Amino acid sequence: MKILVINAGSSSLKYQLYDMTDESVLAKGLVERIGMDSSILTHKPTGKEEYTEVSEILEHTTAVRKVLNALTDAEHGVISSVSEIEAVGHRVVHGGEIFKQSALITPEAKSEIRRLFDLAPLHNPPSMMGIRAAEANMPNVPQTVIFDTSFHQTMPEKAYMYAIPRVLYNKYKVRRYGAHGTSHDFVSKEAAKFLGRPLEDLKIITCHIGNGGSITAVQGGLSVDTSMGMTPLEGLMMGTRSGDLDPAIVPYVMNKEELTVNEVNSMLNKHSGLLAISGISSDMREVTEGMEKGEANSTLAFEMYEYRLRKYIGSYAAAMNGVDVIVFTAGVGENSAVLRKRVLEQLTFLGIELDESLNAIRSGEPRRITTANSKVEVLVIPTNEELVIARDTFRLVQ
Ligand SMILES: Nc1ncnc2c1ncn2[C@@H]1O[C@H](COP(=O)(O)OP(=O)(O)O)[C@@H](O)[C@H]1O
Ligand SMILES: CC(=O)OP(=O)(O)O
Ligand SMILES: [Mg+2]
Repeated sequence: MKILVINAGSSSLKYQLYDMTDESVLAKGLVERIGMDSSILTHKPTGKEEYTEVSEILEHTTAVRKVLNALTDAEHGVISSVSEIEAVGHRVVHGGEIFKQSALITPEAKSEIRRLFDLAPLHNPPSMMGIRAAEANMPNVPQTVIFDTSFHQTMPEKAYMYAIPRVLYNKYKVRRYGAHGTSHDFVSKEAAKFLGRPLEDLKIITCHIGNGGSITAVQGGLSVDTSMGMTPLEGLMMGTRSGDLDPAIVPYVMNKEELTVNEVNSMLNKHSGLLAISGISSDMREVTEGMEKGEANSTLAFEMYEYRLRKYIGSYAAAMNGVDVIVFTAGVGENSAVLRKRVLEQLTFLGIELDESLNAIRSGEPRRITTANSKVEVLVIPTNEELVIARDTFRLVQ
């Protein structure tokens, strides 16, 4: 069975086509700048040359049509007809309390996702655009939704409630939901497999640090706490998001700068984090380069990012009364040896002993970066959110 995985953002659409007989990726790619003057399609067919096309793509339906054209193209394509695609799986960030698991798309599921627009105004509307676009182009193909929040639905009340009037939970479902659940779920299972130990026995801290970042305490295979909150703004410092801050700053700054709700949301989500402190970039590679050149703002940005991540690791070790395994994953976690080193060399009180030569190895495979004596196993595990989506879709449409 061939399954197309779609991860739609407000101005982008990432895709991967899987052959589920062996879970191989036939092609993957990305449409960027949807709705802007020149949109870019980058298509990477496995075993063939990468292909890019610049054109005007005004909305997601056209973007999906372009993707289907690329997938079936005589030269760059990997299938002969769209009818070979037997299911489509969509990433949706917010599933609220309704979607504790992945689901087939039905009219009821779509209206529930629409009801959640309110809780996730930055994330769910673009997902719905992706769903509508796929339905318009492939009306008879079953479609599924896989939520970032589902894995975290096992958190206990004490972890997901905020200490604010309960009426806000009762009326509006204001609580912690978390995100990146497919990734935290995947890498915690991979960690147990790598170590050859039962997941049920392990206390794992998974650090998913990419452009967005979150950290999760996984006990016995279940999420018991996570750093993202009602929205993906809370928690770690990220590329352009502030992470944790005193909530009193929001009304204070709104008042002083005469900002609207949209402006303050944009400030905290798009103009904060590494970008704001370094003054250079939201990309950890450029911030690290700045630090290595001795640039003060980049150095501070790196130090804040590392310090805040380390504090979360400490607090989740306390939350679970111990930690057996720490996992680093996603763009920064998988690639930045210097960030991992700086975090781990200040966690020796947990009995962590970093093996610097293992940490320096670059590889796309799961690997251990601690010594045989280390009391905590620290692993680098490449995440694969798309594979989780493809597997769930395969299971649901069977
Ligand atoms: N070698 C590297 N060193 C440090 N950071 C890196 C490196 N390679 C990639 N990154 C970081 O990974 C981020 C992207 O991570 P990714 O998980 O792909 O994010 P997302 O899925 O949120 O777009 C980039 O912003 C970049 O900062
Ligand atoms: C939820 C979220 O932060 O997603 P991403 O890391 O893809 O931005
Ligand atoms: Mg990501």
